[in-house]
Amino acid sequence: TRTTRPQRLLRAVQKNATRNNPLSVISAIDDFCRHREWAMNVGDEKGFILDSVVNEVSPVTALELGAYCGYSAVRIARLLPPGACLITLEFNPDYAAIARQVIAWAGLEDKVQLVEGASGDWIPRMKEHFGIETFDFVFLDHWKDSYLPDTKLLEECGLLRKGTVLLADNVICPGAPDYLEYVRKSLSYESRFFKSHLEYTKAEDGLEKSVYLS
Ligand SMILES: O=C(NCCCCc1cc2ccncc2s1)c1cc(-c2ccc(F)cc2)cc(O)c1O
Ligand SMILES: [Mg+2]
Repeated sequence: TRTTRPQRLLRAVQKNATRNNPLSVISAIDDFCRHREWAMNVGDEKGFILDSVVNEVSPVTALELGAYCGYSAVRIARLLPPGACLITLEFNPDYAAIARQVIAWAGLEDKVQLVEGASGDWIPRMKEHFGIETFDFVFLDHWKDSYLPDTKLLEECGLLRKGTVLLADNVICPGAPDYLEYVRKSLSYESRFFKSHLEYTKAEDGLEKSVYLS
């Protein structure tokens, strides 16, 4: 096929969503993924849980690992208080290019900083490059075997503070067993599982919410 799935997803947003209307962008992507082509966005069911955690935390500084097409960046950024910002890291340049356009269509480009590159390279540079002290909220949705090493890296770089909330997607499917064991056993975290389903399917999945106790 000439176009990629992310390109077809973006076209569906530009066709069906209203500019500067984040909810219409979210709905357009969910409709596309449910009725046209599955794609690995966090989706509407887990997205509702993501929304409730973001509303509870009301983060001033938020980090997302794994932007894909920008769906969860739109879900998070639309709920941020004035002056708050989301930094989202995306490794794949093609995904990053689509995500930028989806975030712009939603009118949220002033609240989102999309950075192309690998989490392992960028996490150690957050403080000096973005002037970040610590993150209030982190959404993990990138390589599942990077969840644990990157969480340890965030700790080592002093980017977590007492009360920082980590929310991890896909802890059942595809799964992040080493991460789950770590946050559930560590005395530095208070962890809780939110049972849900893999986006747009009936397969079991869920989100793990872990509060850093320092
Ligand atoms: O791999 C997934 N998501 C990560 C993509 C990796 C992109 C990266 C971003 C980045 C940024 C910074 N540093 C390094 C990286 S690497 C993923 C996969 C499924 C799935 C589930 C069942 C299936 F049958 C097939 C796929 C569902 C999901 O919700 C996912 O999130
Ligand atoms: Mg995911």
